[in-house]
Amino acid sequence: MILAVDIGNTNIVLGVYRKRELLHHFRLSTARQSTADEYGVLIHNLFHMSNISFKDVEGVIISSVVPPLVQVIVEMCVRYIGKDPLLVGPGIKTGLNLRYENPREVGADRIVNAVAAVEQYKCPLVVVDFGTATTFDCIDAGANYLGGAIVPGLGISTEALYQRASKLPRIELEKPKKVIGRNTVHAMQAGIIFGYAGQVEGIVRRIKQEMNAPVLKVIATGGLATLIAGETDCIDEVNPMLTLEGLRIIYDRNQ
Ligand SMILES: Nc1ncnc2c1ncn2[C@@H]1O[C@H](COP(=O)(O)OP(=O)(O)OP(=O)(O)O)[C@@H](O)[C@H]1O
Ligand SMILES: CC(C)(CO)[C@@H](O)C(=O)NCCC(=O)O
Ligand SMILES: [K+]
Repeated sequence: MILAVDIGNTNIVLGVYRKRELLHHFRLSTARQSTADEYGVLIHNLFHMSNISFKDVEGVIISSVVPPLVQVIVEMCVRYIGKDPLLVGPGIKTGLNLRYENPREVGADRIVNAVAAVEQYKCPLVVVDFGTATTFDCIDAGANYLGGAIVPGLGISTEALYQRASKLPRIELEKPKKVIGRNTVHAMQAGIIFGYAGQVEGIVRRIKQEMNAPVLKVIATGGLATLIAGETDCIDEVNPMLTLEGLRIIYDRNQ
């Protein structure tokens, strides 16, 4: 078995693979003050509850966009799983040609998403990941990673209204029945959800123009992908496990 770990700003997602099959996946909240021992206990317990054991883990691969947690998770792997993990970063074979000005600057999660998308779909492609930030990653017909766009995530946007406007409450991210809200909660939900769908459409339209690619497959992933995909025609497919798949593929390419 291999263990794939995606350290995001909100969640740490773990996937346990046997060959190409995802056997289990777990989601932990990203706690920047937690220690290697604390993560060890948590992950050990999750394994135990799923009837799997650290002894069966042959290798670990990690992608992280939270630098202070890398060492913590690496230490956890070495101490409890007894494996030196592979880190997605410089020196790792991804099979992608990164056209970012400084390839070291691209978030590892974005690279991993792009690798999975190129493997599973036909280029040219756009990957939209609805996480803490929403990222757009563009891959051309020659499988070159071109870059993309980064916008505030749905959670951040919703939280900002609550934090900065005294009379605006914290709301559930649910789709309202109408765009014309007749109470504060519905008005906020309408603005955030329909506005976000419009934003995605606008960015995808511009990407198509700039890439000169009228036919472009758009893949969405991340916790809130389904919610937004339901409100726009510009998303062709939702693939919730895209990041874990990408980690599994990169692990195999580096054996
Ligand atoms: N139902 C909801 N209501 C309000 N906020 C939500 C809801 N679901 C998710 N969020 C927020 O949306 C953001 C994205 O959540 P998601 O679970 O997609 O994160 P993620 O993919 O784990 O992100 P990352 O990889 O950046 O950690 C987070 O800030 C989260 O707190
Ligand atoms: C944009 C996020 C926060 C999305 O998780 C992450 O990919 C990141 O920190 N990226 C670094 C900046 C960049 O990709 O250009
Ligand atoms: K993510």
